Amino acid sequence: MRVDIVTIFPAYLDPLTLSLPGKARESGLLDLRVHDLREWTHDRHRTVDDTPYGGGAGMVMKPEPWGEALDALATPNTTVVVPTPAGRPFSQALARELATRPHLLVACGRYEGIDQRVLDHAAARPDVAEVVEVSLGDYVLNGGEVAALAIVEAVARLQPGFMGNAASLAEESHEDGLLEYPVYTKPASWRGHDVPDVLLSGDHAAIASWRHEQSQRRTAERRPDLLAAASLPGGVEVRPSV
Ligand SMILES: Nc1cc(-c2ccc3ccn(Cc4ccc(CN5CCCC5)cc4)c3c2)n[nH]1
Repeated sequence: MRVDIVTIFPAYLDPLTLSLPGKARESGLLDLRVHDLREWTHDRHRTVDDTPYGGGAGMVMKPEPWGEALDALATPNTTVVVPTPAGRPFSQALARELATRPHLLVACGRYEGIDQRVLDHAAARPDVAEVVEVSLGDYVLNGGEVAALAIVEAVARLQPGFMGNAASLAEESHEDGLLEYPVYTKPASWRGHDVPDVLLSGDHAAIASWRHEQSQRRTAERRPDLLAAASLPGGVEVRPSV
């Protein structure tokens, strides 16, 4: 998979070259490139913003640099991903969908956002398969870079062969629609806190059952909204924790 990220703060995306995505880059699973939007400006001040039509506070990102960035970076099958507070909520399901795409072009806005015509133009381009506006959550950040870090990491780790232990992916939170169970490691007793006996029992069926019950209990307590959607096998009744 190829991912191009366009931003006026390229250094903000440096963390993507460390840890998980870094490994993927070396292994060729992920071809990640970060670009400074100002590459596509031509004035002395490398201007990327201007005052909003209709008035209002702040500035808006000019369409011209974005148009030239698209001309330079779009490939025959590009998905343009645009972080925005007004977008579709990002989720593991959306991450799985984006992970199937051959090329993501992540457009990181700043100021009050990107001129709408950039998104309209992108959607009409024959080389753009889809423009996906994505929200990281119901809060306002200063730009799209933080969302880009999260989106790219969530998508990159779903690439086949990316995670050392593919099995851990299948067990992950939100894969079965429930929150994940608590995890423990050595020592068995720590500052008066003991690891639950079942986890030391070696009884794998009992362990699996305990973990599923813990996931259901946590989901009922913290995310009842997920319970409705979760595919509970056999209609197992969930009792909120007492
Ligand atoms: N999930 C999530 C995503 C973001 C996000 C993503 C991209 C950008 C680009 C610029 N901003 C700052 C920013 C400031 C003020 C407004 C609200 N204005 C009111 C009238 C016009 C706009 C919007 C946007 C972003 C924020 N934030 N949170």
